[in-house]
Amino acid sequence: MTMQLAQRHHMDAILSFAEDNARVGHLPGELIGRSWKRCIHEYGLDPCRPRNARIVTHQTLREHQDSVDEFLNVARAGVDQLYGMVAQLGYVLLLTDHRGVTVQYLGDKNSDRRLRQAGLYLGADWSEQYAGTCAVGTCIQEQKALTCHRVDHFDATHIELTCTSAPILDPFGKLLAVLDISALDSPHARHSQTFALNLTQLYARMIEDAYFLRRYRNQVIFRCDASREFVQVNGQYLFAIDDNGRIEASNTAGRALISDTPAAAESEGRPSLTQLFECQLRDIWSIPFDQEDQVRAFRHQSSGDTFFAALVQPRATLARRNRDEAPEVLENVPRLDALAADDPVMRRTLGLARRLRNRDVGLLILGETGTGKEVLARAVHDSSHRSKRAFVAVNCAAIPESLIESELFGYVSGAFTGARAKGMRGLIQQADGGTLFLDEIGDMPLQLQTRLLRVLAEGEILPIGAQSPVRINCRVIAATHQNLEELINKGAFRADLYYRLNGATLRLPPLRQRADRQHVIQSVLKNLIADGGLPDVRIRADAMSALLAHDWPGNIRQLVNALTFAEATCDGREITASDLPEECLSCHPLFVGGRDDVTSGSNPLLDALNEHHWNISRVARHFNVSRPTVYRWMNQQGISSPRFLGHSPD
Ligand SMILES: Nc1ncnc2c1ncn2[C@@H]1O[C@H](COP(=O)(O)OP(=O)(O)OP(=O)(O)O)[C@@H](O)[C@H]1O
Repeated sequence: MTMQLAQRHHMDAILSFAEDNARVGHLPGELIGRSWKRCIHEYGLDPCRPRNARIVTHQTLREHQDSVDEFLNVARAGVDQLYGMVAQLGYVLLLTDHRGVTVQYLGDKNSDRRLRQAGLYLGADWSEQYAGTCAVGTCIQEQKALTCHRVDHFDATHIELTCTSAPILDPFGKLLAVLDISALDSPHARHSQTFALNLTQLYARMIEDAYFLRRYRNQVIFRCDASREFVQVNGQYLFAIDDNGRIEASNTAGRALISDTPAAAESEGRPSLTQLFECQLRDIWSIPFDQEDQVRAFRHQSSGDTFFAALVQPRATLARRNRDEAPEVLENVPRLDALAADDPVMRRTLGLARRLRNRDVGLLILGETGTGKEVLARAVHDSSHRSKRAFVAVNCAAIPESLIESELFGYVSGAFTGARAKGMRGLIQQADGGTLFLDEIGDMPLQLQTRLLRVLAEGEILPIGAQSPVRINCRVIAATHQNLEELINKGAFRADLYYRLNGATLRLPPLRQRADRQHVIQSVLKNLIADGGLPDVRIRADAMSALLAHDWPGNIRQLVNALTFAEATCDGREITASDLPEECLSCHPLFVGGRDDVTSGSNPLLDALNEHHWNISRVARHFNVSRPTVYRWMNQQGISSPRFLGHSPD
């Protein structure tokens, strides 16, 4: 049969399948059949109009590659190995991002023209929406490994190809990339590709696990397998765990094991290894890191099967051995010690901060507004060997988007109209040798996230307009009140930047949940008195019980304001309940505004802005929140100051 005739038959087969499922020509399997239907009914593709391969422009390709930069570095070794195995058999290898654009490619230079024409090339777009049913596009839609063999393809121009793809997922189960091997010609029998499918799946899993191990290299990883001999070399299940054995992330096999274990799958919050296996925390921490025989057996909670486990030591050696028996004696670090008394979450946070203060792992501080994220970041800096150098705090929510790039990276003279004649050293450069604190990191625009990632990965910055990069050595501490994992899922935050910033997470609990509230209240008052050079003042029991009962939506910042007010208004040197601001005695509703309110003219934020003549500091005090929070609300509601000329209005 000529190629043209074969293509004609193929178009007829697809049309008749789409119309009535009639058995004309090739009848696709279930998964391919679903894809054909999507192509016709959802994407409106016409099987009678074959399309040329689409290769994206160089610039677009660069953007797609940037978005998986760190992943590509990890994947490289696996990709090279797999290609080495299949090149002789006439396959090319494609690695695409989660949108189906080929970001890495290995193929035979001698067949370059034919391969490019067929779309087996760097930059080729293999999304199902464009290319129709194909291994990569359908793998993205179905999140399953598959072979799309010859006439399985939707587009008649592809019916001589055989393509096999497997998904690569990130540690949260989200599609990260697709690994594909394809050949221009192949035997007709589909089972000729069974080996290709198994091999591609195996390498996809190896790359996925390599990425997982890299992502969590600063954390303890519990690795297990049904075979004792394989745990160390290739244990199937990976779990990144915290000090309490809670699972922060797992690989695909690990997530499947959690779903098969009701106690773990149904646990509130993060499941723990003790819900997955019949064991206690001390059994896990008793696995030695650095001895020959470091494997222990555990019984799976629901199946009773035996699993053999080893611990992968974190690079920043965070773990202590035999924790329950020999709790670590933590050295005194006054700046950090002063931040809390006896609260379990704070104890853990400060313990981690102490251990990591002199290491250059990225720290991510999570906590509601006003919980003291900047105070903690400063305390880490002041307790570290970098304390003599600068601590530069950048509030990503407060700098207008148009200025963030020049503020952060700086520029050389004449870089753009309006630039200072001498150029400007950016904030990152100012932090050289010291600590760069990126507050409200969740508000950083995506394009700058990519540039920041490069700075972190390469240790150098390129000021705007500069010809050569400048080397930078600063420790980065980031903070946010937002849920970055959710932002990643929405595509608003780069997963690779998140992993790089998050060498360790320091959680700051809201004030209302802290067991040491009384200590915080006393130490805030002590600071106020010391800073203002005031005579001593004490808090009477009725005031203390009101302060302890309040829910503090603005956290410690609100407490500072409340005590400042009470100290200034109290009679004598004693604060009583009646000296406290009214909001501390009743429930102060958390501010929430909406765009609709703005247009109807009854927006409390807008009212406050007008009342305070757009002075953001005063508005922040009005709501007992920080200035960045007010900027964030303004951003969310599309409100900008009439006086705003590129700098904050106050
Ligand atoms: N442990 C503490 N003792 C005394 N005062 C504190 C403590 N922690 C924070 N504060 C005070 O609380 C206020 C808020 O702290 P900080 O700015 O660090 O919070 P934040 O979490 O970074 O806020 P935001 O999310 O709004 O940026 C500051 O006035 C700070 O001095």
